[in-house]
Amino acid sequence: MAITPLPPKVSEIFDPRRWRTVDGFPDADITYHRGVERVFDGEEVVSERDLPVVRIAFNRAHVRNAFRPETVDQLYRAIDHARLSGEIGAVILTGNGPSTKDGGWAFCSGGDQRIRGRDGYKYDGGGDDAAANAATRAETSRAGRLHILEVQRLMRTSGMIFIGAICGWATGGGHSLNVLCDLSLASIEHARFMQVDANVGSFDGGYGAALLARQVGDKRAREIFFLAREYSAADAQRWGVVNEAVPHAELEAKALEYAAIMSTKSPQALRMLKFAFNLADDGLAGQQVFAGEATRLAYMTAEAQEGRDAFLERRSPDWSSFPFYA
Ligand SMILES: CC(C)(COP(=O)(O)OP(=O)(O)OC[C@H]1O[C@@H](n2cnc3c(N)ncnc32)[C@H](O)[C@@H]1OP(=O)(O)O)[C@@H](O)C(=O)NCCC(=O)NCCSC(=O)c1cc(O)c2ccccc2c1O
Repeated sequence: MAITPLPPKVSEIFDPRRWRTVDGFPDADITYHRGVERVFDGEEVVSERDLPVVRIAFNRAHVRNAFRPETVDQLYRAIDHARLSGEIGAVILTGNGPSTKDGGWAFCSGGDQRIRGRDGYKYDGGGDDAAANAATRAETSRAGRLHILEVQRLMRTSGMIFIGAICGWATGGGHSLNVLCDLSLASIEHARFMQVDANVGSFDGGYGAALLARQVGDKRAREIFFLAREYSAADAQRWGVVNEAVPHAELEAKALEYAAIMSTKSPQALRMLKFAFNLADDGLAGQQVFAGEATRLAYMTAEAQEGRDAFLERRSPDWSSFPFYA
């Protein structure tokens, strides 16, 4: 049994005792941690076991956790890593903080407006991270990116349950990421919501708008987008934008509690339920995801295995023992 070192405290409400660093993912625009259960004897860790939960956090508190293309690349890679491991049931998506500049908290303020070009968000040009900018300078000729939408699709089509831990501002593309989370918690003291897209000539007319309307009702969603007014954690809970508003200090513990409860449930049932909730809104793409899981279940039957075996053994399949459930 491996015992890992406690990770650095990446955020004021991050509890290093409950997490370990994930190899291959150094802290950068995001941080990525695996949940662990450690048993302590005083200060000494005597045992450790991985839990089926990860924490992925925006790590650009100085710009209210705005994302640039590099951030989105890292976010996508971490989510995909968790998904492909087959060991993760829940992802806590949050923001590290507070900002050392002014103490402000943010979940995510959306696209970094400083590097927004004419055709999307550009690699290099931010100015806040010289090393990263130098490394990506060769990429300046690439088309602008709007690939936070790819992250949204990954969140939607992955069987993992996403828990948004909204620790501060959720605006623009950050507001939309909360909409994409399956469950959400908001800090009573610091979470603030504002859909600013129309202020800056942008519009998430996909999940960001349409799924929000599904969650809060059409008129309220139009109000949130058209008026772009700030609303609180209490409003967000009342309107159905989040599940619970909780004291700031308890936010991550509550998210871990949600993950722990879900870890007592059947992974297959949770996955099928998530895809069932998504199916109607996602149209044929939703049907494809749901049907894909039905295919996986079918592959596990003796009937489907007979089809495969008959092909490999160059004989006709014998379906005689399989009933017609008509
Ligand atoms: C988030 C705020 C409401 C916070 O206000 P507050 O007063 O608390 O803090 P400051 O305004 O002083 O901000 C502190 C510091 O951070 C910088 N900053 C904040 N947000 C951003 C940002 N998004 N980009 C760049 N920099 C940011 C700010 O300039 C300050 O820096 P100093 O150097 O002065 O200290 C408020 O900050 C705010 O309204 N922020 C802007 C929010 C915004 O416009 N977001 C973008 C919306 S568009 C979007 O996100 C988006 C992205 C996509 O990729 C899409 C793709 C496809 C479709 C749609 C997309 C989309 O809409």
